[in-house]
Amino acid sequence: MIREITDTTILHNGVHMPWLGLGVYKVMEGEEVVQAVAAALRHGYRSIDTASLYQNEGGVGQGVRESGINRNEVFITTKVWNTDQGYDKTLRAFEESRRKLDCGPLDLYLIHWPVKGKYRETWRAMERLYEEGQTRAIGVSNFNIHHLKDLMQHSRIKPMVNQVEYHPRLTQKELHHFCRENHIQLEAWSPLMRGRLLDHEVLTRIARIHGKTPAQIILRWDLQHGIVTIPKSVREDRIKANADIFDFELSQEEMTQINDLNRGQRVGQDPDNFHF
Ligand SMILES: NC(=O)C1=CN([C@@H]2O[C@H](COP(=O)(O)OP(=O)(O)OC[C@H]3O[C@@H](n4cnc5c(N)ncnc54)[C@H](OP(=O)(O)O)[C@@H]3O)[C@@H](O)[C@H]2O)C=CC1
Ligand SMILES: O=C1CO[C@H](CO)[C@@H](O)[C@@H]1O
Repeated sequence: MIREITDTTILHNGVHMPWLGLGVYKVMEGEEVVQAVAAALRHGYRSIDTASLYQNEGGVGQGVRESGINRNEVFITTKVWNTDQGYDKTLRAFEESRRKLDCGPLDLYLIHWPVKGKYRETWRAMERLYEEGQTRAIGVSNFNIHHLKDLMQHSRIKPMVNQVEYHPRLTQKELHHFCRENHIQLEAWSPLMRGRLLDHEVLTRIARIHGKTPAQIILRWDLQHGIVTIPKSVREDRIKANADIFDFELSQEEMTQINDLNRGQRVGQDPDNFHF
């Protein structure tokens, strides 16, 4: 029998967040992002991950509004960029993102990177936005354990989500454990390693066994690890296929074989070695 996975995880403040979302980094503002969001919502996605950095919040909002789906059924995440960190600047950046999205209160607002000397102040602004009901949840991105501990020691509200690079080559075991213990939902960015691992023999073999694609195998592996996943695509066939991951189950042995692909290898920047 297939272990059933519900559509959403429940964050520590009780808010439901879909396990699967569409990532829109490098998706062009305008027609491209509007079409990608429309396709995702047509194929059952109920979550979109953007950022002010991606410069496509306007099209994300348009895609959601034009979908005809109730706004409260779609979960929208955006992020405050590094140069906007600090208390006042974060409040202004939030206002700008919300104006572009034009979708009412936000669902999740994230600190994009842990900018040293800034992120505590940024978080104070996020707490205010949350308490004012302007965003239903707040969280962080690219935070390592020491950043999370520091933030938790110096703030009132614990982040609800930590979005980090996570895929079979970077399984972030300690961070995952820390987040689970502290009820901080881990979310995987670049879950498909930007397409670089999809022809790996372990993944193609497991994919053949289940009649699935290697991408679907990775995304299912995320779900079975209790990790929210946000693959990006602008192709409708891939958007559709990437969502078709709720009708099969990886065995424990298959999960282990995928875990063993870990090499601590990144496709993006290292948060402890990032020059902001
Ligand atoms: N918080 C942060 O710092 C970061 C957050 N993110 C978020 O995470 C999201 C996902 O990460 P991202 O870096 O985009 O990379 P992904 O790992 O999602 O990979 C996206 C790439 O894989 C291709 N692809 C998608 N589906 C398939 C498939 N089924 N088969 C083959 N190729 C496929 C896409 O091409 P195509 O579009 O042509 O299908 C694209 O080139 C981002 O879009 C963004 O929202 C990403 C980086 C950093
Ligand atoms: O969200 C993001 C998209 O990818 C970029 C390049 O890796 C990251 O820097 C950024 O955090």
